[in-house]
Amino acid sequence: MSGSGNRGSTLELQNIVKSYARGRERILVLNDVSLTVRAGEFVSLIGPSGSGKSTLFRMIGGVEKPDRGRVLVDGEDRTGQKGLISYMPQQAALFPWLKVEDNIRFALISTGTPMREAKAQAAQWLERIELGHVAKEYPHVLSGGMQQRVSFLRALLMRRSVMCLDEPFAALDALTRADMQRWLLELWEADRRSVLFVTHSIEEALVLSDRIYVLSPAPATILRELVVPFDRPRRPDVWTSTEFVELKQEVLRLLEEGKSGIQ
Ligand SMILES: Nc1ncnc2c1ncn2[C@@H]1O[C@H](COP(=O)(O)OP(=O)(O)OP(=O)(O)O)[C@@H](O)[C@H]1O
Repeated sequence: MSGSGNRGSTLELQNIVKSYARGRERILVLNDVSLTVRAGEFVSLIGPSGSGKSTLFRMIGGVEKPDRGRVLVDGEDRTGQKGLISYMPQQAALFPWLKVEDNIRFALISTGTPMREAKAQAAQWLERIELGHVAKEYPHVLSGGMQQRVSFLRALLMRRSVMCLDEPFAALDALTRADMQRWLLELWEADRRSVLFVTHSIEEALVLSDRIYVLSPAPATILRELVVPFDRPRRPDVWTSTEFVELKQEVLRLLEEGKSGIQ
């Protein structure tokens, strides 16, 4: 079966500034953040806890507006507009009252696939991600890893310009997490959608991404943009190479320097 047929769009964040009121004060959370995800690119955002990554996703998703700055999709100003991205949160957000196959059908129908076709396509996709055997189960019966696979598939099939994945594997154990990374890479490499991926794991960012943005602690600024030079498809043992270890150390150093305010 072919991919979902949409390689995605270019997302640009230009000089995003966001602050919140806390009591009488205003707390600056995002301080002039600019980044780009090109069509078909996998970009990770890595930063300390509380640095403003989820806030940035709310700006991209149009749920909130920045104080300053713009969100562009394929060069058009879409600041404050909803419905541009598909969003996959840390915990799978599936409809608990719908069977797994209906969760997938719902995503297909909501993006215009006719009902009859959606049924067949949902079945095909679930086979492709090796979950055909749980198609008729309700989500709570599935393991955490399985639920995240269904959740990712749903985000993929929403056919939005950009997929934003917010620490999707954080709640999984180390083995399941490594399996999920391999699985995600395989599926993504066949389909090449534009992805913005938030993670706390440097290894995860290096294994998956074309580029990585390192964020400072709040108020967040981009400390560095790194190009990940490994060929695609990524080799499963990519993390054993000297280059990988060196890049990991560089990101660690940046995060450490960010913490102590050295830039
Ligand atoms: N609506 C809001 N009102 C006030 N402060 C907020 C609001 N939303 C976020 N903040 C503050 O902005 C900062 C960044 O929060 P955010 O959740 O974006 O960080 P994060 O990088 O996603 O954190 P984590 O990695 O722990 O999930 C925090 O200090 C938080 O308290």
